[in-house]
Amino acid sequence: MSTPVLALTGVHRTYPGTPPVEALRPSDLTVRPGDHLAITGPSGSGKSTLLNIIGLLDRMTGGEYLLNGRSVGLMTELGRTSWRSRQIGFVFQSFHLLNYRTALENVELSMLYGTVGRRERAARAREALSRVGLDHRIDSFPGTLSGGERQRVAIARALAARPSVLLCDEPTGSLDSRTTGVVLDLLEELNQDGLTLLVVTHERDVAARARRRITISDGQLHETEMDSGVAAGAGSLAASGTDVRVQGESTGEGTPA
Ligand SMILES: Nc1ncnc2c1ncn2[C@@H]1O[C@H](COP(=O)(O)OP(=O)(O)OP(=O)(O)O)[C@@H](O)[C@H]1O
Repeated sequence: MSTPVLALTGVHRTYPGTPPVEALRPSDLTVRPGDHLAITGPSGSGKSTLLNIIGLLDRMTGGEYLLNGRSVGLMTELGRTSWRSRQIGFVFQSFHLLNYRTALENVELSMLYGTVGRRERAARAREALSRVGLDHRIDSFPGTLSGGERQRVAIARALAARPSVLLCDEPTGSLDSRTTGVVLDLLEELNQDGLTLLVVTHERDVAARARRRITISDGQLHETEMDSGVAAGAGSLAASGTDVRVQGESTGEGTPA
């Protein structure tokens, strides 16, 4: 079987303080290439904590985390930054685009610190913007784009680096329902083309699109089994939807490889 994109074993995070906050309890999660996961949970349950650890924006307190087969726990800060820029794409609720740069420049700039040369950067940026249906807006500034278009630029920016996984934090939180549908259709298409997707969301409709649903409550992960029928098109990937386990819980499932 292919190497998991993400393999977390006993990963946990405690924030220091009096008393310390155990924001993520020891958890296992295996995500395979092409998976589409939704992560939901109430405010304060640990979603950002999990996403920040997976995205190498924060360090775990303990456990093992393999990102595309490489253990990230002992990497230096520089090693983590470089591995992050090659492996992880981020999409945020509030787009995080540079207002005084065109769509094309926003996408190109995301590759500035990688190994991609200037010509290749421009080519990849155009290709990514074309992939999200924005060929005609490449020279536009974010302020002149609609919310949905801005989020598509942000998705193009993430795609241009050819990440192994796209981490989306409330990707439709700033969009109306029609635009939400457009962005979700795009994410689903990208997933069907093989992109691994992990989406944190409060919105039921957004979570409903995913083939695997993880809920977090009080720092504990639970994977809910899908209703049959909802997983239409899931194919063989549906079989991978069991590799989440909170340590100490008996699920009958083996520890992920
Ligand atoms: N830097 C920090 N120091 C101390 N406690 C923290 C820190 N960051 C988060 N926490 C606490 O850890 C727990 C999990 O927080 P987290 O931000 O992961 O939740 P969340 O599910 O993303 O919430 P929301 O949906 O409101 O963004 C909360 O109890 C929070 O107060």
